[in-house]
Amino acid sequence: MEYVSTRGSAPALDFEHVTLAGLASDGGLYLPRAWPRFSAAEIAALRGLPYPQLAAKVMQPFVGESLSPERLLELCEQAYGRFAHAAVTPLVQLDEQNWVLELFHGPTLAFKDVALQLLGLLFEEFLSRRSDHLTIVGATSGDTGSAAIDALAGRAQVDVFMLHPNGRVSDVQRRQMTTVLAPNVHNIAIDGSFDDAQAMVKRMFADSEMTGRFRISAVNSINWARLMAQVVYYFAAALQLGAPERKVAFAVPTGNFGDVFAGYVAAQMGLPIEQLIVATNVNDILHRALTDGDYSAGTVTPTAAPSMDIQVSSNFERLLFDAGGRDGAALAEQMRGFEASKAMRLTNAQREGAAALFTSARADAKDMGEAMRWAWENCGEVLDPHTAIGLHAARAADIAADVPVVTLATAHPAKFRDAVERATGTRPHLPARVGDLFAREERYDELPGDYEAVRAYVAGLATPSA
Ligand SMILES: Cc1ncc(COP(=O)(O)O)c(C=O)c1O
Ligand SMILES: N[C@@H](CCOP(=O)(O)O)C(=O)O
Repeated sequence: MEYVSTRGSAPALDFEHVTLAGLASDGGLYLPRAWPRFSAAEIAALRGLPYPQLAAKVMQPFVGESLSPERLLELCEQAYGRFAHAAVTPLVQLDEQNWVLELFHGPTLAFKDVALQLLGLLFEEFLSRRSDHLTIVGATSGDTGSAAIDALAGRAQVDVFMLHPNGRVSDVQRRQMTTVLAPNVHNIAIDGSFDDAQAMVKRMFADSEMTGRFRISAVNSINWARLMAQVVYYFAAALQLGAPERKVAFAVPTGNFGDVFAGYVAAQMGLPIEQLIVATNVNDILHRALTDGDYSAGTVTPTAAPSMDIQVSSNFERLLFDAGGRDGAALAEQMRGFEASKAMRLTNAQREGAAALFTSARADAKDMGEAMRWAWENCGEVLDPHTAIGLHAARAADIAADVPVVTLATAHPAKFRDAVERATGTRPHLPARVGDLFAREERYDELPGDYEAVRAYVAGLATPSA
């Protein structure tokens, strides 16, 4: 399997090198040169497999020769062995049409664990083939950070520098990062938003002095391996609900467009998906882009769903590339325009390509609270604010009554206890697997929202590459 950059000029790489690279050297994001396709019979044959076996089968075409099928299965068994539910991503029915896919049974209580538990093992596997050191620089609005830190803490050939927006993550999210005191983990609270942090990360990839000294890589969903692992649970849910004979729709709470793009990948592989419903909070750039082609980033508004307080959605570039005709040079030009002005219009081809599968909805605080209350009062389910935004979009969508709609439950409600309690009157308990989170010592540094300060910090602590 060969991977190409969305901006057309970085070298094509295999899976091992794409995983270690994180972001393409031309600033683009890697995608397979062509989508692998499963026939209906091949999809039907996946039914009933335990999650690690399903994961290995779905991911093998993307991994190609970088890992043998046996080794990939071993890594999947190790990664998903840490989940607290035997099904790994169990499906829960709400009413005749609506289901939630619980993606929060991993060690840090959010869907990020599904990919990051595996990515930590992939980094270790690929680094063991060379004597080199990886410097991970990541940005988080709360969940990627803790999942990456859990997956990478204590690993000998990796340092992690994780930037989060100071004061804009929940106390559980912050403590899940800052109470991990492993010497290879460095938490940085920056003045600014997630978008500011993400922009600094991307700038570091383009900083030749830094990339010349350090082997910099990514744990954000700009890293293809993240998305690849997220494709699996679309298969898991759809197979349980009757695929390939029956179509299924998914409602996905969206920020950086990684999770929902994984659904798009599943559809390209042949999974019969009726619709992908992109659910945003009031930071609604994706809703505007999908409804009228206006991709313009405003100021980020803090909400009770802080992990989705994002206005520059990295993975949208992957959709614009693939749905818009895969013209890397034209997209590079379009993205340069966006980076300069923070605004762009989608082309007709991009809009039509996206409209074939995607719809969207935006939820404000009232919509989110109502969805949380509906699930609690009618189904006895406590949802986190992000999942509630997905459910709001699912229930508002125009979908035939015989098509099941699956909302991705992206975080455990206990990560956002205050918001859940405000909406439902019930305060979720932290599961035992996060232990004595509030009794542990915290360690993190605060920096201004300034690239030079972050750069100097990383350069002062990271291990140079071989
Ligand atoms: C709890 C939660 N829900 C939804 C999202 C949105 O996912 P994505 O960025 O892949 O669109 C995130 C993070 O981005 C998250 O942490
Ligand atoms: N919501 C995310 C933001 C980063 O998104 P990613 O999926 O690209 O890592 C977070 O919680 O950090």
